[in-house]
Amino acid sequence: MDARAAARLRTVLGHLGRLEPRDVVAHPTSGTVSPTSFHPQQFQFTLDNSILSLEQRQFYEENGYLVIKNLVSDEDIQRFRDEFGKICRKEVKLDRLVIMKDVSISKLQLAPSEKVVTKIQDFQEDPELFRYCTLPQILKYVECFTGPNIMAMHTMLINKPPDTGKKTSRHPLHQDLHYFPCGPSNLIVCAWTAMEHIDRNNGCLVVLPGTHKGSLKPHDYPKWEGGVNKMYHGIQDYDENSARVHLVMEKGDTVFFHPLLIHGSGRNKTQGFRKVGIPIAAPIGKDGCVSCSATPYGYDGLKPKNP
Ligand SMILES: CC(C)CC(=O)SCCNC(=O)CCNC(=O)[C@H](O)C(C)(C)COP(=O)(O)OP(=O)(O)OC[C@H]1O[C@@H](n2cnc3c(N)ncnc32)[C@H](O)[C@@H]1OP(=O)(O)O
Ligand SMILES: Nc1ncnc2c1ncn2[C@@H]1O[C@H](COP(=O)(O)OP(=O)(O)OP(=O)(O)O)[C@@H](O)[C@H]1O
Ligand SMILES: O=C(O)CCC(=O)C(=O)O
Ligand SMILES: [Fe+2]
Ligand SMILES: [Mg+2]
Repeated sequence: MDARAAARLRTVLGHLGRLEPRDVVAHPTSGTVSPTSFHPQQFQFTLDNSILSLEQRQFYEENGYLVIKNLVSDEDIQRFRDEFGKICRKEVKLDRLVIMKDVSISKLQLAPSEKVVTKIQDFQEDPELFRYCTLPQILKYVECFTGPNIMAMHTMLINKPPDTGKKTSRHPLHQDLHYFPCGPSNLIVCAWTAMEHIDRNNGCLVVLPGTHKGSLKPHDYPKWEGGVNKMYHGIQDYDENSARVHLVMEKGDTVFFHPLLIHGSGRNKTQGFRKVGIPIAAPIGKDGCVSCSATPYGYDGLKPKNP
């Protein structure tokens, strides 16, 4: 990791490490209640509100993820694609944005275009892309896990390239909490929105259902022959026999998942660039995590704070 990225991670760990469960107990007038006050034994990973059906809650509790169909409109997705194109062509420049290229082409001097950018991270300063994190229908579901005071602690748009044959387009199986070892983990959620049809051919999300109930495992670079992208750490000793579920999704479908859920994605065997948008959301304490709002990772105010 370069010094800038390391500093950012330290910052987020410093600030978010201070959040404690008592900070995220929602105000009684909000319609949500504290995770411990209603069905403590029954529901550990979802909060009480009227948005999720009982079946949806039970599914997330058991499996650690939940797919909501058709959540983001084609029009919004087109706007995000257009803005991503402008960033790749350097028509829009953002100071804190991280632009990543696939390791198999990172040393080549290629003209700026969508075909050389594998992912962008920290797009919170781009109003058009950050609109994704503020979409009411996204926040509505995020709130079921974080409670009402929400901040985006990380943002990404992934443009998984066609695999060059070295399998470097794979994302090894990992837990997101490895990158953000802060808590309480049950109140953090990742949203992953398919920006087109995604299946095993173009490298869909692969999950190991139920692994959110386990602990944070040691991660390291996989020992893969073709090379591994910077910071793409994987779990070394996961159970090879555990069921892997490939999530086939349509454009606009969004999967919400727990930061301990083991997941990854396979190589992209098509010639297209498979696109998804991701924010990782966390609760913000009732006293605010004021300094977070000044850091690249901490963006609060997605919903009005309760007093
Ligand atoms: C849950 C979720 C959050 C999971 C995550 O993704 S957390 C990851 C958090 N993200 C990060 O920490 C971003 C890390 N990013 C970085 O380290 C850098 O900014 C890069 C994206 C690699 C780009 O570096 P930058 O300095 O702008 O560009 P350069 O082209 O000069 O590259 C510097 C050295 O890095 C190498 N590099 C670039 N791209 C990759 C790659 N994909 N995989 C492996 N190595 C790579 C590049 O070859 C160069 O190496 P040297 O020539 O110095 O030996
Ligand atoms: N042999 C392996 N060892 C470790 N991780 C693997 C292995 N094979 C796949 N994975 C990981 O499992 C996840 C899903 O892989 P998956 O098998 O779907 O894709 P793939 O092997 O790239 O392509 P294919 O669809 O041809 O199997 C990815 O995170 C991938 O990195
Ligand atoms: O879309 C993918 O390839 C998975 C991305 C992911 O899990 C991550 O960046 O943490
Ligand atoms: Fe991840
Ligand atoms: Mg495979």
